Amino acid sequence: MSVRTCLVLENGSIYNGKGFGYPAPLPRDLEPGTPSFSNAGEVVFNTAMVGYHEVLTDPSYTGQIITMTYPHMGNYGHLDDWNESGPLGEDCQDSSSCDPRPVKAAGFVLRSLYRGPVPKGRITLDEYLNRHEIPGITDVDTRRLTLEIRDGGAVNAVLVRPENPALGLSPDEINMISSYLESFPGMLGRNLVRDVGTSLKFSRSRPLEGSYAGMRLALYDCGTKANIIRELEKLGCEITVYPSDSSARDILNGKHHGVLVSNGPGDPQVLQDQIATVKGLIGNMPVFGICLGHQLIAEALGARTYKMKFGHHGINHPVRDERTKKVFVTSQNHGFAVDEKTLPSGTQVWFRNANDLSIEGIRNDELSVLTAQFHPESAPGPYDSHWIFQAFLDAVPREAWAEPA
Ligand SMILES: NC(=O)CC[C@H](N)C(=O)O
Repeated sequence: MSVRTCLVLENGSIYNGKGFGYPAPLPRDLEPGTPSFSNAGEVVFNTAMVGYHEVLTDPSYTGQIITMTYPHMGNYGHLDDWNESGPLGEDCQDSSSCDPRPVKAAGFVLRSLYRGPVPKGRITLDEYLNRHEIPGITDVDTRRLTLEIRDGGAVNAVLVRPENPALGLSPDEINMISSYLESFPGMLGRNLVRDVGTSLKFSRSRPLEGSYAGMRLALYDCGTKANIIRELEKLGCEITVYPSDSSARDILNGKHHGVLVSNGPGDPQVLQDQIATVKGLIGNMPVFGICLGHQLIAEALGARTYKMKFGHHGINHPVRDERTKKVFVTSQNHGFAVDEKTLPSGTQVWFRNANDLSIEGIRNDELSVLTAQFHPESAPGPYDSHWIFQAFLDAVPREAWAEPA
């Protein structure tokens, strides 16, 4: 049964709809002054037509409420095999080291929830969000909401259930919500990396085939998407995953052939410990970065990041390779970007967003540093940028890892 639910923005806008998934809290349960913050989030719009499971389980969405611009969601259900986070199965030697929560988003806002049957063995979006205690809202005017974010920028909000569904939110309830949102910290300056990723180092040991078999890579896990691991393993790399509180020494001691700094949530500029780790790695081994990893590497090289107006979230973002001028379509999810004016000499812009020309990747060939702001692992696609993994791995000298021919 659908219960009237509201999305309330910090600027006072209210979007009415029907609740699904886990019931949103009543305004009086929001506890102003000591909010748990799990109910509120920054609302961002995602322009993907499919892939809602991967979106919901992407650790980089921690602390965000997502609205999908595509109207109809849920029609193929959910399967844990598609998880981008949560326990990586047998890969966690000690299950306490694994992040137990597969769903990272704080809420899901839709125009139209599919309520029909799903293939055997899968569960519906409604059941899925209920199981993971995440509130959803459907029948929302998501076009109006998206335009509001596009024009005004990403905004903090909360999903709530009015005490009296027939009347909607009372003035008292609206006051409670606005004082709750006033004390919500927002995304700028927020360190969310400690809430995600592994807490213990672990190695994935499995028989590996692929053109890069023999290469041992460190993955510096600031909230990695599982598909980064899958894609590197398909190429033959043996992966050791390091928690986000690792030092450069911890990673260098592992004697890997290269390191990939993962994606992750929150504001890169506050992650001074992680930036220090990356600084200690650059120059000592080939260093690659994806999304937050790209931003941390840029900061470690001396550049600065800034908060974008509403960021890029979706699987249809065009990116141009500045060397070849070729454009390809990518999967993206970021609200911060690297400020071009602050790039140090010796570091070039490798990729640029073809819509707004913001930086989408940098390279410093002398230091063997290569990064992408977008997601070459791109679950559920598109696959246009998969080649970037090979470009990363080709930066590792072949004689370092391959058997002599
Ligand atoms: N997907 C990511 O790694 C996101 C990076 C960073 N949290 C941002 O929003 O820009």
